[in-house]
Amino acid sequence: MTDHTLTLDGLKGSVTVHAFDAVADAVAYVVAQVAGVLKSEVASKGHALITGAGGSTPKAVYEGLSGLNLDWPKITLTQVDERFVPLDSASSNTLMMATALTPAIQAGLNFVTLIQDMDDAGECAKKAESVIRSIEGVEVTSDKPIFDLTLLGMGADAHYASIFPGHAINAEVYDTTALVLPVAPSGTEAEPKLPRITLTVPALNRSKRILLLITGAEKLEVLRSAILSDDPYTSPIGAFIAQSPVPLDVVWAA
Ligand SMILES: O=C1O[C@H](COP(=O)(O)O)[C@@H](O)[C@H](O)[C@H]1O
Repeated sequence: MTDHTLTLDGLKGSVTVHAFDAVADAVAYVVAQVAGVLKSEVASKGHALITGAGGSTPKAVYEGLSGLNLDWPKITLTQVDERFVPLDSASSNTLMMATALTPAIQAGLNFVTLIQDMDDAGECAKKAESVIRSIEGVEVTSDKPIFDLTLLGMGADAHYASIFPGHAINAEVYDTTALVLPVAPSGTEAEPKLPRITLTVPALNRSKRILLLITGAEKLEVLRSAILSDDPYTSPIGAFIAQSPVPLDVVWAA
């Protein structure tokens, strides 16, 4: 497994990309990084809390983590974002993550879905926020990190979490006291077509470390262009990276 470091020139400095020849190598790198954080946080403070992306790319990471002999009862994993769909829907990030993480859940992993109410997306976001705020070790009254690590993904339209280009959520999600917000469907042909629930930027910024896992030549080019702009409406991931106070590593494989 060779990590060829790439440097992408961005609007505000450069972004380092850990580039691998094969997706399996990028996945193995991410699994090792996440496992290292989980072990050290459990050893130092007795528990760990991380958050992870949905979609298709991180599934192999969750499967890889799930095969490890970690102290799962001391670990909580929640979601970066979710489609507001029933938990048995093929579009459900919860279903994907819970399936990939089945052995870890059976061994005691506390997997916290953002779907905490199926009647109303706004209520669901509020309930998800309340659940996150009640997790062991989360200090609501300080600005200390909440998440020991965040695993982000990115769509080919430069969206991250459920923060999409051209969407009204961009006016709200950077400057809010909420940790979790509902995201309305765009109402046009543009994404998102489904209502969604997302962690906000202040919530993501309360991570000790962020890994952004992307695969394929197209997404690398999308990222290369996106980081030349910090306009959230045209360049969501570029805007996020430009404002990020958190050390962020991009991990990529063709
Ligand atoms: O809809 C989503 O898409 C992005 C990217 O997903 P991928 O299938 O291209 O890997 C993902 O990061 C996000 O969590 C998810 O809700």
